[in-house]
Amino acid sequence: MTPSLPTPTDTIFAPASGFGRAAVAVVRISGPAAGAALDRLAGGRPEPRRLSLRRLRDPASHEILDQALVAWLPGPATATGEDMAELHLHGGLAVRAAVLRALASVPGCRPAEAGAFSRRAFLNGRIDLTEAEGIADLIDAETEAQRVQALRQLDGALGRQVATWRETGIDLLAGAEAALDFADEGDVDADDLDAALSGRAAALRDAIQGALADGRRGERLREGFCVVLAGAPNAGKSTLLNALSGRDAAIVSDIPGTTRDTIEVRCDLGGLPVILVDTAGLRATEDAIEAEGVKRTHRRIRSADLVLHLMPADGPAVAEGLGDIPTLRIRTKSDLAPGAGEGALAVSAVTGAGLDALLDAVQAAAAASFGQGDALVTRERHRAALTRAAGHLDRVAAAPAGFPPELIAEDLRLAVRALGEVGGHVGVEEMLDRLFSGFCIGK
Ligand SMILES: Nc1nc2c(ncn2[C@@H]2O[C@H](COP(=O)(O)OP(=O)(O)OP(=O)(O)O)[C@@H](O)[C@H]2O)c(=O)[nH]1
Ligand SMILES: [K+]
Ligand SMILES: [Mg+2]
Repeated sequence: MTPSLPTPTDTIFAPASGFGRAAVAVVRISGPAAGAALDRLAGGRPEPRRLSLRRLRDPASHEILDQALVAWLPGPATATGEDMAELHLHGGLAVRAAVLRALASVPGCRPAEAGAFSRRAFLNGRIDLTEAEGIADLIDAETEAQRVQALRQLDGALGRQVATWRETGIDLLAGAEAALDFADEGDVDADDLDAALSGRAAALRDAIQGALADGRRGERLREGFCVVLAGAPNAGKSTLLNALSGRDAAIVSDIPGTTRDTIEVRCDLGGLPVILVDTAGLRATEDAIEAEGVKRTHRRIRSADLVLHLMPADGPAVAEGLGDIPTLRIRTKSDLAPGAGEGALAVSAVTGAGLDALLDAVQAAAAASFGQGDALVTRERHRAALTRAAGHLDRVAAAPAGFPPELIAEDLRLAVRALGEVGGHVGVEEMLDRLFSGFCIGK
């Protein structure tokens, strides 16, 4: 439970399946009036947790709205922790609209806003914040690796680990507070207590830092591996972006300076999320708009995970690099100068030569960047809180003998608090809206 936040008293409903026509449309209802909604529309509540075929009627006109499979799910052992009901309707637009209208006429029932069901699940302690984030990530997952990571988090991998750390922190805090109490009595050896406490604080700090030392794998997997295509105007960047992504995403022309805005295409390379970014060609220019484009190119290069530095095979190879970001030098238009650029990756968007080898190289770089093994930390939010916790524990571990026990207890309290933030046990009100409003209606 998250006692600081009030639990809702109204009842919400929303289609849980997608919009548009379908064979079946599922409407979920959650809240204290869920049972009453079934009484009114379905003529009563069927046996709990069984799908039963019912006629749904408009409560006012008694007109039949649909023949539906109906489920009655009394709380608290439900997804939201509240009484819930599900209506599996025929998936026509008019059917769904009529049933939603009828539900809105039930006293205490109103349409759900985005993420409202997950929010209630969190408020009622059915999921912690990391699991709620896992749901959001699972819905957003575009590739296999993202799906697996989101499912791990939804399954509680991060939440359980942090809860265990928090328990340890609470233990340490209890020990420190006991030491505070005994300090006056003088019958315990304060030095022994200090040594044990700092040893355990150091171990906890090390465990947290171990999880943080993951090269931001988890965040990267959520965000995608960013590959920036850069080079002189007309190097063939936009053509290559289109060829690699199999989409006509960027405008191609023989006029140098065609691309001004950066253009992003998200791709799935062997299950890994890769973002290909086309940029404005790099050159000194008098044209204010093109100059802004060049500025953006430099910005994107700085935030790239990998830069593809493109040079036409029928021109000179450029010696200077584009900064210290990992870079692959690519000779483009290899059809125009076969054999040029020995050693470099040579590609032709016209013949398709070298494209598979380039995709393999990008995929290998992405795989190396995402690394082996599962990351626990998947968001900056987790990283910030865990880093703070480790910092407080470090102060406890490093405290010299005779350090005021009040200050040690305060650091432990702050460490426990920071760990609590990860699962949403403390101090999260302000970020709930942000998280849950990113969900779809019905989730
Ligand atoms: N023969 C040949 N021509 C190519 C190849 N790739 C691109 N081109 C041509 O090169 C010209 C420039 O291509 P773009 O893709 O617009 O080049 P860009 O690097 O995006 O250019 P800017 O956006 O102006 O910086 C176009 O006329 C393309 O058709 C290739 O592999 N072979
Ligand atoms: K061009
Ligand atoms: Mg271009």
